Amino acid sequence: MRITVRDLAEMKRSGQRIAMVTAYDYPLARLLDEAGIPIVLVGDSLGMTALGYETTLPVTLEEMIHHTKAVVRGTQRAMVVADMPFLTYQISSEEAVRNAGRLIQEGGAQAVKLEGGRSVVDQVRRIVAAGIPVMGHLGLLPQSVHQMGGFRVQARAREQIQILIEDALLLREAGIFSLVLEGIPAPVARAVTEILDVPTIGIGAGPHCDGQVQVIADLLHLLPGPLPRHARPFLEAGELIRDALARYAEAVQNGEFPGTAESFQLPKGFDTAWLDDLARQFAERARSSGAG
Ligand SMILES: Nc1nc(=O)c2c([nH]1)NC[C@@H]1CN(c3ccc(C(=O)N[C@@H](CCC(=O)O)C(=O)O)cc3)CN21
Ligand SMILES: CC(C)C(=O)C(=O)O
Ligand SMILES: [Mg+2]
Repeated sequence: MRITVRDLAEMKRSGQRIAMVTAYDYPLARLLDEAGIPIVLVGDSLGMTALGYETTLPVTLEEMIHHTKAVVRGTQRAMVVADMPFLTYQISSEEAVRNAGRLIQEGGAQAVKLEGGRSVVDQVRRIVAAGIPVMGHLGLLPQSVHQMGGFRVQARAREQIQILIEDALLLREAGIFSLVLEGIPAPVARAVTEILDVPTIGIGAGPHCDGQVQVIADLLHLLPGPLPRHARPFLEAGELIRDALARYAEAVQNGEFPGTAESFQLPKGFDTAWLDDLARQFAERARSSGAG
């Protein structure tokens, strides 16, 4: 049985912190599941970390479904949450329910996540009414990157803080089972965490949230270049992988790979002289036809 929304509520109640990590494919989903990560998020960050776009905006519902299927196949225990991509829930509640439903029905996710507060509460209510658990997402909203003028910390002034707390309560009234808080000051996240009766999951939101979420490429430092300030590399996988691949290239170049252990032999007693003779005949034929 997978982790359920009820298990997560119980974790908040008993003060057990919740670790969530993104995954976009089968091998990393398996590793996260085996490591005991209770929530795996198929984030639309896949656009930036797996597909090479500069923002999350180009990611489509079809792409999210495709990657969600792989992550679901790689997990047994974790709850799989799928991000609703840009433009799949903003237009109408009808579209929002249909698209959330596809992530559940075709993708196999157990819940969906979408960005925003008051502007999406009607959609949240309708998706929840269809029986689909919804995770909210407030603060730094990557799908609004152009409006925010970049990936900037939010809710630093009184008016913004008040709006964020109101939005958190509106989302909760609409039925969210959990809330991602991204890129906000730690004391603001602490206040929301105290006010809400469902788990908050922070990223760049300080240590007082009920859980934390990180992007897998940041946790493992897979991509070159600086990490966002909120991230900590728990492994230098990029370096390790680059070094391993350079050793492979070197081993191929100097003829050391493949060795005997990685090669296959003919059955014992096979007449190898026959094969040598066959090769000689074909080589001769190729020469005389002018193809060699
Ligand atoms: N690799 C990766 N990690 C993430 O956490 C992440 C993604 N991609 N893509 C989707 C969103 C976008 N996010 C981001 C991306 C960049 C910053 C960043 O560069 N922040 C600045 C601070 C901004 C400020 O000054 O307010 C930094 O220096 O870390 C933050 C969040 C979070 N998500
Ligand atoms: C950063 C997390 C919360 C996310 O939405 C994503 O990975 O897309
Ligand atoms: Mg996202």
